Amino acid sequence: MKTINDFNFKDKKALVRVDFNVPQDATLKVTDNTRIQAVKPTIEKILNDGGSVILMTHLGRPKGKVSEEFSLKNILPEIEKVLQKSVKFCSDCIGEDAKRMSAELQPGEILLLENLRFHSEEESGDVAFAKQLADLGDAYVNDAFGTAHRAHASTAVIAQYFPSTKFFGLLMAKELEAIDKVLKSGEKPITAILGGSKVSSKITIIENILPAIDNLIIGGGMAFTFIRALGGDIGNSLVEVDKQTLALEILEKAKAQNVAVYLPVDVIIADDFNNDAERKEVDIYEIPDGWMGLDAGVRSRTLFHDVIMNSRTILWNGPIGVFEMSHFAAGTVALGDSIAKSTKLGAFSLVGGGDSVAFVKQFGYDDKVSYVSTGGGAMLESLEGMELPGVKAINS
Ligand SMILES: Nc1ncnc2c1ncn2[C@@H]1O[C@H](COP(=O)(O)OP(=O)(O)OP(=O)(O)O)[C@@H](O)[C@H]1O
Ligand SMILES: O=C(O)[C@H](O)COP(=O)(O)O
Repeated sequence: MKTINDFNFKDKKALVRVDFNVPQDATLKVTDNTRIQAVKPTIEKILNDGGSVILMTHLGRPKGKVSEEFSLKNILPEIEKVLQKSVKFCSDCIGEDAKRMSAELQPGEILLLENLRFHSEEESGDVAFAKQLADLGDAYVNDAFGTAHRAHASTAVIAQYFPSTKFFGLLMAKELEAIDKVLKSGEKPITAILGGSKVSSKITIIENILPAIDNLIIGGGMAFTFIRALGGDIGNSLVEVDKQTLALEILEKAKAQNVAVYLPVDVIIADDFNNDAERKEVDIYEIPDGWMGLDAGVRSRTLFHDVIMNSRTILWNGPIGVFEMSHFAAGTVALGDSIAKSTKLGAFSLVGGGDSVAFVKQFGYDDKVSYVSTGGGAMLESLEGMELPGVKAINS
C-alpha cells in the first residue's frame, strides 16, 4: 500500500481529498469533528516535510448547486480550531481564483477549496473537471475513507493524473488495516456481531465474512426474520417475510463453514413503537400478538457476553435494540460493556457503520474499543468484500 510515508512533500503542493461531511446543528455549527481530527496526522506529515496542503471535500448533497447551507465557510472555524492553524479559503474549487490561490500557496500553508459537490461534475466523475482539480497540485492524497465507495471525480477519476505521485493518507491506511485485521489476519476466535433493522441490508456482509469468522451474533430487528423462519411467534416485531428462506440458507451456510450462530433467546417487548409503551420480557419464540420486540433480553445479553469474552477479535455493526429510545437501550449498552471488557483484556475490536458509530460516541464507548471507523457506507461496502473505487484508483 503506497502511503504518504513513502514520499517527501518538500516544496510540493499536495491535493488532499478528505471527508469533512460532518454533522451540523440548526445554526450549521459542527456537532462532531471526528472526521476532521482523523486527518490531522496526514496534514501534519505533509506540512512537516515542508509541503503545502490543498484540501478538497464535499459537504452534504447540494446536487450540483451552489448554496449557503452547504458552504464549507460554515465549517472553516471548526477546521482551523482542530488543526490549530489558519486555513485559507477559496470560494470555488476550480477556476481562476483556485488556480491563483494554489499557485501562491507557500510551504506550511493550507488552502481549503469550496464544496466539490457545488459542481455536478464531481458526482458524475467528469474527466475535464477532475483534470482542472488535478492541475492545482503536484501530488494527490486520498484520505477520504468515508467517501471511498463513491467513484467521483475527486475520489477516483483524478488519480490517473498522478501516476507516480498518488498516495493513501494515514487515515485511509488505518481504516483498511483495521478491516484486514478482522477479515484477513484476525486472531481467533473471531466474532462478528450484526444488528440493525433489516436482514436484506446485511446479507452480502454475512456471506462475505462467514469464511473469516468463528462466531456470528445476530441481534436487533433483523433477528426476528430468523426467529420466524425457525417457527417462532414474533407478534408485531419487524420482519421481512420474503427473506425467511434466505435466513434459513444463511444458517445452513454458517453450519457448513463451522461458524456458531447466536440468536437472542429472550426479548424486551412493547405494545407500541414508543419509549413510554408498556414493556415486558419474554422468550423470543413466544411474543404475543400486538407486541413487538425492541431490545435484547437479559439472558440474551449474558449469552452474547460469554461469546464476546471468549473472542480475540470482534467486529460490530448495527445496534441490537432501538437504543434511540432510552427504555430499549439497555441491550445495546450491555453489548458495548461486553466489547469494552473483552477489549481491555486484549481483544481487538472494530466498530463500523453509521448507527453503531453514533451509539458508541453517544454512550462513551469510543475510547473503550480498539477502532471506530469514520466510514458509514464505505465501511459496509468493504465488509461486503467490494474493492472501493477510491482504493482501487490509488492501487492501480
Ligand atoms: N428490535 C428492533 N426493532 C426495530 N428496530 C430496531 C430493532 N433493533 C434495532 N433497531 C434499529 O435499527 C436501526 C439501525 O438499523 P439499520 O439497518 O439502519 O442499521 P445500519 O444503519 O446498517 O447500522 P449501521 O449504520 O450501524 O451499520 C437502529 O436505529 C435501531 O433503532
Ligand atoms: O458520510 C458519508 O457516508 C460520506 O461522506 C458519503 O456521503 P454520500 O453518501 O452523500 O456520498
